[in-house]
Amino acid sequence: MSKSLQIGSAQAKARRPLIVVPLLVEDATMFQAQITQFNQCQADVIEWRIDAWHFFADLIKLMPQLLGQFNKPVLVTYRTQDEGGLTAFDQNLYRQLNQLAITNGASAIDIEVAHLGVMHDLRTLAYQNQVTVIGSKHCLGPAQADVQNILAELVKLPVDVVKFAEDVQTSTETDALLTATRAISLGTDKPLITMGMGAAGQRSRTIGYQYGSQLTFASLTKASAAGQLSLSDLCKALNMNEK
Ligand SMILES: O=C1C[C@@](O)(C(=O)O)C[C@@H](O)[C@@H]1O
Repeated sequence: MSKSLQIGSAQAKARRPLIVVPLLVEDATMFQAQITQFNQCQADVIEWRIDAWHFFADLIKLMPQLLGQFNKPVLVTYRTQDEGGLTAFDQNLYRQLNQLAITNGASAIDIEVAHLGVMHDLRTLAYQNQVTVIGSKHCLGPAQADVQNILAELVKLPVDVVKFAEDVQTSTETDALLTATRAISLGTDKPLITMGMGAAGQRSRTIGYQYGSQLTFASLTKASAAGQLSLSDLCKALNMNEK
């Protein structure tokens, strides 16, 4: 069975998943305008989606100082355009930004498994710095025919946590994703995160934890994927008291 997912000081519990809010800002001004709200919200972890940034030369200079402003564990994610993000994959930039994240206080980084082969040095650096590596895969377009097989392959990879997201169009596809999540989570010690993107998959974001998905994303200022609930709606669905 999967062990309990820990990101920095945040630990998933059996009664609810870890809640992560994505921060998508283009520059330092936007960052300063939103950071307090993110720090004060009810989420456990902040995902800094650095692919939303506009001038990466600035981000490289500012990253250490900006990372110091978070008061919750931070997951740093460079989501590439091929997997639904805002910036194309650039090997040097991907490596440099993730190195900065690892050595300047991020609790976790997301590495798309498609790039894991060329990014093995990042894995090593993350392990040396006790930074959790989430290996992610996002399937856009029609739902996958054999999710269980995909998850079974993903858990074999040298990452700490497996995250799988796919577009779903029907309730049946969402059920297949949930069932596969349960089956794989019972047979591995790796924590899993799965979600169905789009309206038909929304319930996977609220009940997925009952099937072994230990983390869910909700939006605070801007949604980062189709079907994401607002943080307040997610908290209501999970019967958490609002702050
Ligand atoms: O991988 C994910 C999951 C996600 O795509 C979602 O569907 O909630 C949102 C992204 O910000 C995050 O990096």
